[in-house]
Order: sequence, then structure tokens, then C-alpha cells
Amino acid sequence: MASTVVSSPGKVLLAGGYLVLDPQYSGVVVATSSRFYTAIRPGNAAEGGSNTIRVRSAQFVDATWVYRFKVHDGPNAPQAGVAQVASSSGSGNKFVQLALEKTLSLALEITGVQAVISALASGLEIMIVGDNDFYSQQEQLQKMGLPPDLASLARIPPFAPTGVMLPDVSKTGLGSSAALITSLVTALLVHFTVVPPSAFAGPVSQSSRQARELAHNLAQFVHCFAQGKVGSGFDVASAVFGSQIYKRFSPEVIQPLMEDATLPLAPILRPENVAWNYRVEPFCLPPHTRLLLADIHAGSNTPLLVSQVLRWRKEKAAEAHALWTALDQLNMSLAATLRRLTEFYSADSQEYLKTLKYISSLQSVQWFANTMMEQPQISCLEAFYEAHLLTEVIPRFSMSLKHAQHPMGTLSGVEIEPEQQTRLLDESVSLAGIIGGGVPGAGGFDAIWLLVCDPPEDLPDMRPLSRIERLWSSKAGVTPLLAEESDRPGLCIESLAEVPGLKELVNAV
Ligand SMILES: Nc1ncnc2c1ncn2[C@@H]1O[C@H](COP(=O)(O)OP(=O)(O)OP(=O)(O)O)[C@@H](O)[C@H]1O
Ligand SMILES: C[C@@](O)(CCOP(=O)(O)O)CC(=O)O
Repeated sequence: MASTVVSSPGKVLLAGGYLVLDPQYSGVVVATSSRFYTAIRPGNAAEGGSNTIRVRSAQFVDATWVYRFKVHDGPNAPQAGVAQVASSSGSGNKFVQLALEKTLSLALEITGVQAVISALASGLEIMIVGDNDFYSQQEQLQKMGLPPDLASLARIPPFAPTGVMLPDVSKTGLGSSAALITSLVTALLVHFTVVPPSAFAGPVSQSSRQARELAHNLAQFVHCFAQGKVGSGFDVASAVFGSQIYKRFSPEVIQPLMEDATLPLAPILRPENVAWNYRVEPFCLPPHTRLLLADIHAGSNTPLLVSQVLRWRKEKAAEAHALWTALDQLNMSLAATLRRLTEFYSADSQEYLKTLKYISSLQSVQWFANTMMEQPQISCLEAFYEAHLLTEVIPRFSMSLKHAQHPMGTLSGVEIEPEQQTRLLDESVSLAGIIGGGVPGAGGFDAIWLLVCDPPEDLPDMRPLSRIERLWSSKAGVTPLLAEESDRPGLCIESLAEVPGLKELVNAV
């Protein structure tokens, strides 16, 4: 039987951090070209593999977990028992184990006990890998004697070994656990014929939507269950549906499953369940602009930041409401302005490209220097400038959180936009051809994002991307990531042979 391979993208929350935890507000999420991949194939019956599931995470030291599958007669429905029988590191992997247990339980409910048992007759071999971008590659570049730029990153072999155990890796903040859970549960749903592979073979369509929604609901539940809390879920939603404006689901929908592990899953997780009230509005960055991320080899403690901000929001309700309302307006204006730029391109790609080329050689303060410019170029330029201004204002606004609370003291240590990040952003955004940037998600020390002009034709002087690479290479500990905005829809079914480097890993013993 051929391997089932499913991938899902990482995420960058451009705007809406903290606000998106509240269903009144939205987040602007960009899905990345960097992805997590899960490959599943039958194990070896001759080696007594029946009902044995071996999971390997090839990029890490001692990252193999072996599980034994059993069907239990639950009080309400048959349930999958997935017990760990071996682990190369001696410790478990709660996220993977729960993903297996919950997905197999759902398969038992939907396809029946016999179908699941026969699909496990030879056991399963599962390989999980994430693109190099999910982990800081700074040490790898040093080892290879390469400068910290995009060309060097492209020379690192795919899925390069990190040389460390999972808990010790330096992450870049692209949402590894959400992308991992989403690709793993979906690969299992496909492998166990709960949903057809065709649902993930092309753009999101009406007919494939239900399968995606089931994968979404299951991944959200498993991710929340494994984390022991219900986050906004923007990371899982973008792993499933791609770039979007996201409004969260009400946590109540999965609460019964979080509290009672014996409940059947299908009635709650099925796409027809109207209690799943999240909203996904498709979104994409303007044409010929490029998302560029900086790995600053740090990372932040999102749960701590979230608990501090939410405590402040509760204590200072009126102040917080005013700030949340103002921030939401700015965030939604940014999304609308970026959309307007895409509309400009659709209406008149030549004028759009002329404007983009013009600003590629100028700092934003010079964009209006040319008094000879005429409509419609002026309107297009105004939209680029508005996007620039909005990204300047949004981080300043969230920084005011840091100052707003001083009398209470509760947020005094909260580094949503640490000074080092502000300095790096200011210097980066002041270069010619940079539209804007920010500190994504919860803020702190995760990779910063920039929106960079990247016109299709040659430029008379240095390209904006090269300017940024030059600036960043002069800063210790700052390296770009290869990730761009994904041009594929969230979850994708893959062919093993077409994912460079994956076949070799899957076939290695
Ligand atoms: N490559 C992997 N292979 C197997 N399990 C993994 C892998 N990456 C993450 N996990 C599982 O997910 C858990 C949480 O991972 P992690 O802390 O990286 O998530 P995260 O906080 O979402 O990451 P990020 O900072 O990228 O947003 C890990 O403890 C592990 O159980
Ligand atoms: C703070 C929050 O709104 C965003 C966290 O984003 P990130 O993991 O820092 O990219 C939390 C959430 O939405 O679950």
C-alpha cells in the first residue's frame, strides 16, 4: 500500500494577537510556505507489527515512539486505546499519542471497528517532519560556514537533523504543534478512509469543504486537549484553510469532550454541528509583495504573556475595552488596505506593478516625492502608504498595553514588543521598498515579520530583499527564514516522491 502524505502550513498572525482570543474580534493570519509533513504507511505484518504504531520524528535525537492499539468497549461507543510501549528517549509524546487515540476513536465511530482493525493488520509506520524554518538554523549555518542569508538557508538539506532532543530545540514560532497535529490527524483520517484524499488535492471547494471542516474540528479538539487549554485556534485554522481573517469558535463546543473522555466524538466534531461557529474569510497578501520573517534565535513564553494580558484586561475592563476597540479598527483597516491592493492589481496590473517598482527603490518617506504622478497610480501609492502607516501604528498601540498598566503593576514585565524588536523593526522598515512589519502573534521574541516589495522584473538598484538581508547579516543572531506566504490551500495531500528529502527519510530504517 502506498504512503499517505499530508502537509499543513505554519502561521504568522500579522495582526490581532490577544484580541483573537475573544470571538468579537478577528485575527489576520498568513499561512507559510514552510510546512509540517506526516507520512503514513503500513508496517510489517511478518515482524508481528499488527496493531503496532511506530512514530518517528527524524529531525530529532531519540524521537521514536511505539504504541499498541486496542479497541475498548466504551460506555457510549467503541474507543481506541493507544498505549505507549516503547520510546527511544524514555519519555512520552502527549500530542502525538492523543492525536492517534482521538483520531482512531473517531474512525471507529465513522467507519466501524472492522475497517479500523483491518487497516491496522500490519501496523503503521508514521514519519513526522517539519521544514527547517520551524527551527532556528543559525547553528547549522555556522557549522556549514555559510553567511546568514536566504541563499545559504536554501543550501541546508531538507528536514536537516537538529542534533538535539525535541524539548531542547530552538523554535522560530511558526506554530509547530498546530501544524504537526493538523497534518497528523488529517493523514490518519485519509489513511483510515474517513475522508477521501481528493478533498485535500486542490483548492478549497464546496464539495471538499466538509472533509476539511471535520479535519479542522478534530485538530482543534486534539490540540486543545493536548495543551490542556482552549486557545483561539487561529494556528490550527490556518493550518487547515490557509491565510485568512479568523474569528474563533466558542470554547463550549468542545468542553464536553474535554471533561468526559468517554463521550462519542462524531456527534460533536461533525461539520454539521452548528455549535462550530468559527469564521474563516479568505485573505492573501498583495501580489508581488513578499512576507519575510527574521529568526532572532530567541522565542517567547506565549502562555505567560497571555495570562498576564488577560488578567490586566479583566482588572482594567474599561481601559482594555477602549484599547481593544481601537486596535481592532486598525487591524481590520490593515486587512482591508492589503485587500484593496490586490484589487488594484486585478483591475490594472500594469499601474500596480509600476507603483510597486517605483516604491521598491525609495524609503516610505520619499514615496510621495514625485509630484508628476497621476491617477490611478496615486491611489495605488496611497494604499501602499496606508498599509505602511498602519503597521507603524499597530505595534505602538499594543506597546501602550505595556505602559497602560503601570499603576497596577500586573503587566510591568510583559514584553509584547521588546525594545530590541522595535529597534530591528524600525531599522528594517526604514529601508527602501519595505512596506511595513510587526511583531507577530503574542509578541515577545518570536520571528518578526516584514512585507517587502518584490517586483517581477529587474530593478535598477539593489532589491529590497537584498537590502534587508544586508542589514540583518550585520546584526548578531538575526537570520531570515525561507518562508513566504503559502500559495497552496492549507492542508494538502502530497506525493511522497515529490517532497524533496521525504522519501529518503521514510525509507531509512
Ligand atoms: N517535530 C515533532 N515531532 C513530534 N512531536 C512534536 C514535534 N514538534 C512538536 N511536537 C509535539 O508537540 C508538543 C508541543 O510542541 P511545541 O512546544 O513545539 O509547540 P508550539 O508551542 O506550538 O510551537 P511554536 O513555538 O512553533 O508555536 C511537543 O511537546 C511534542 O509533544
Ligand atoms: C496571544 C494569541 O492571541 C496569539 C499567540 O500567537 P503566537 O503563538 O505568538 O503566534 C493567543 C491565541 O490566539 O491563542
